Order: sequence, then C-alpha cells, then structure tokens
Amino acid sequence: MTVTKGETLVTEIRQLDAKGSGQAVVWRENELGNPKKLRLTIPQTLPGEKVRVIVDQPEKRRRKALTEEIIEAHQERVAPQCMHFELCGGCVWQHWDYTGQLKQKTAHVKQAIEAQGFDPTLVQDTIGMEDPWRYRNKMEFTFAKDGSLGLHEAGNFRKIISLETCLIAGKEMVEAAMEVANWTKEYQLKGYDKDTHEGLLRHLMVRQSFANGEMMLALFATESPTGHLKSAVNDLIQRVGEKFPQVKSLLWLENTDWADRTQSEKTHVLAGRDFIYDEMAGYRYRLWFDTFFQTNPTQAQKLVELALEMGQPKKSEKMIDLFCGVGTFSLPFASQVEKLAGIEIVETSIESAKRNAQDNGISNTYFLAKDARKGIDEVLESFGHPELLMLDPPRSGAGGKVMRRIGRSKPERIVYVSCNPDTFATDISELVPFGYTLKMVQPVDLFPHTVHVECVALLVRNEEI
Ligand SMILES: C[S@@+](CC[C@H](N)C(=O)[O-])C[C@H]1O[C@@H](n2cnc3c(N)ncnc32)[C@H](O)[C@@H]1O
Repeated sequence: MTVTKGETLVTEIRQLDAKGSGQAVVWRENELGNPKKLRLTIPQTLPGEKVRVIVDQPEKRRRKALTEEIIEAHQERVAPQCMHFELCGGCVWQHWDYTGQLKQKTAHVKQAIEAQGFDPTLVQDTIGMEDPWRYRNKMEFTFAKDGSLGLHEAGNFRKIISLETCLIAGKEMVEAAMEVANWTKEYQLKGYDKDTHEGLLRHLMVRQSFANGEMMLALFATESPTGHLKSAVNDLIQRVGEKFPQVKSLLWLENTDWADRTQSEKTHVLAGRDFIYDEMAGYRYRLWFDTFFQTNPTQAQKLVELALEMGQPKKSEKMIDLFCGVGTFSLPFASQVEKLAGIEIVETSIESAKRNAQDNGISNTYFLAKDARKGIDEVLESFGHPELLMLDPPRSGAGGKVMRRIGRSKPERIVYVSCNPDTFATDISELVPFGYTLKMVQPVDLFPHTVHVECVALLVRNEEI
C-alpha cells in the first residue's frame, strides 16, 4: 500500500517540485488490489534522471527518498562546488549547470503566466550572472547548542552545519564570520537551545556593501554584553578592529524572544555606528541591521535599470512606488518624474527612505508608512491619479484587493517587479478587466543555485477603456 523506510527503489525523475527537488512516482496496490500512485520527493536530482533511491521519510506528506546511485544522469548535471552542498539547505541546484538553471527559471515564468491565460512568448530569456558565485551581501548564520556557528541543515531547523565556507556569500563576510566562530570557541560560549530556551548566542548577521566594502557584524544574544561577558566582548572588539577594519558597525543585539528570528529588544553598539552605508544605481543608502535591502546588488542594479527602461518615467508625471522599502527604486525614479509617493508597511524602512532621499538631494518624494491597500487610497486622495505605478511586493504577492485598487487608480503604465512568478501571474490577471495588457516579462536571476527567480514586467492600459 505504501513505501517503507529503508526500501530501495529504482525510479525516474518526472519533474521538479516548487522547492527544486525531483519528483518520481511509484505504484502500489490499495486494499482493493487496485494500483495506487505514490509520489516520492528526491532532492538533488534532475528531470529525466534514472536513480536508485532509499526511502527515508515515508510518513511525510511529500514522501522523501535519498539518492543512492544516479544510474542515468541528466546531461546538465555537474559536480557541486561547495563542500556543504549535501546537507546545507541554501543552494539546492549546485548539481545543475548554470545555463540549465537559467533555462528552468525561464520555463517556470512561462508556465506561471500561461496558466493565467497570458502569452508565454512575452517572457524573455532569464538574465544570469557572469560569475554566479559570492553574490550575497547579507548572511544570517546560526549558533548550535555547543556554540559552533553555521547554517541550517536542509529540512531540519534544529541541526546546524558547522561553517567552513559558503560560496554564495562575499568572501570577506565568511572570513569575518569564521573569526567570530573562533572567538566563540576560545571563550567556550554556549549557543541557544531552541528547546530549553537556554544558552547565550543565537545568530550572527553579516552584511557588506559591495560598493564601498563597509561591513556590519551583528551578534544576537540572550544577555547583555556586560558583567561576566565583558572581557570576552572586549577581546572581540579588539580582534575585529585589527583584522577587519572594514567593519564599520559591530553590534550586540539582545533577543530573549522565543521566536527564532533576528530581532532585537536592545541594541548595543560595540564599535562604530549602528548602520552601514551602501550604494545602488548611483544612490547612497543607510542600512540598519533590520533594513530590507536587495541581497544580490549586481543583479538588483539590473532590475532597477530594467524597471526604468520599461517604465519610461517623464518629468511631467506623478508616480506611486508600492512596497517601496528603503527606496531602492523610488530614488532613481524620483529624479525622472515630477513627484513620487512611496508606500511601505515597515515604519523604519519609511524613515530610512525619507533619510535616503534627503541624503541624495531628492526633494520630490512623499513616503507613507501604511499597508499597501490603505496607502493607495490615501495617496490617491492627496496626490491624484498617477501616470506611472510600480510595485515590488513580497513573495506572497500583492493580492486581489491591492491589484484591483491599482486597476481603479488607472495608471497608464505599471511596472511589476516580482520575486515569485506564481503570485505575480495571479496578481496581473486581476488587471485584465481594467483594460491592461501585458507587454513584456524579463526574468532576472538574483539567486543562482536556488529555485528563486525575479521578474520585471510592463503592463499598459488600453486608451479606449
Ligand atoms: C520585495 S521587498 C521590496 C522592497 C523595495 N522595493 C526594494 O527593492 O528594496 C517588499 C517590501 O514590501 C513590504 N511590505 C510587505 N507587506 C506589505 C504591505 N501589506 N503593505 C506595504 N508594504 C508591505 C516589505 O516590508 C518589503 O519592504
């Protein structure tokens, strides 16, 4: 009736699931003796591959099996470069040649929009990276109970793989993280236990500007860096200062909350400032530890350029930037329109967006800390109908209510930047009854070796409606 743990099977990978794992089908008889289809999820495999697998987790909804042998390999299979690939949940597609990954991303976007009735030929080939390694400017590492520092094991949030390298993070960022890991070991500091809620160190966040080199190291801990921790902390400050002069912000963030998030109840600046400077598309930004900023700056710059090219902003026009964050798109657009209103739910991001506009000498922006839905209504009242609107929602998409408000606000052109082709396709289908036509979709790879793909799309309103 079902598969059993430890059972060995030979099967063929039919397709990939949304998390990038291979899917295969095995047939078993049910109680009535009729054949029943069972789906197996097999990570680190590729479509068409013939594999011998061992069933690992038959009880899971996505019954999991592990590969014992690749009997017939996909022609685009390559040897993964990172030593942590087998266990780490970070890069699920390192075993796939980069051009193969890009083709798959384009196919995913095409399927998503076709499923909503749009023409898939509007989707261009995915723009990849020249060098798809060391692209991330921000990493969050986790401390294990014994104090070692690393990354979560795939599918197991309680297991930490001790960090020796990470090939998608900036090199200096990994070196700085290793220094903190050595320091923790020397002082025998304990990591936080998620079950007993005991222990000191929880996470290490490292972010670095690839434009100017400035780095932030932020330690999340359950106690303040005083008392019995004072001498260890002083030593950390000294070593970081000597070995990593590019660290312009060394932070100790108290977090006693049970939720496993990088949040802070109290911030202690151990050295430098509480933010770093970064740059994007010629504009300067201040980034605090909790500021959202694009994590692949090389490709994000291309997103900004594409959005400008598709949006064709004009000096006589009003524009709304919905889900504007700290203003990554708002500032480049603002300098080309009459005025721009940015809407974003996180207040600190809006504070930052205002300051970023000021720092960059931009005075025609109006930033509003509001939920997108309410924000549009408020902006329309004070600002009137925009000629141009851009939106860059989170992975969950903007949702029907926001999209219909956008439709009713009648911008001539809409530029949609998306990090999820499926929610993007559903969202834009809401614009069709308002007379919008999809003109072009350009996928951009911001996350090589993962399943994620970003898109920039243009929709134009038909004149006669
Ligand atoms: C993908 S980020 C884009 C940010 C910005 N465009 C950028 O590139 O830096 C999505 C943003 O939407 C914001 N957000 C999430 N839900 C929201 C909501 N309901 N209303 C307004 N903003 C929201 C998040 O805080 C986040 O800053």
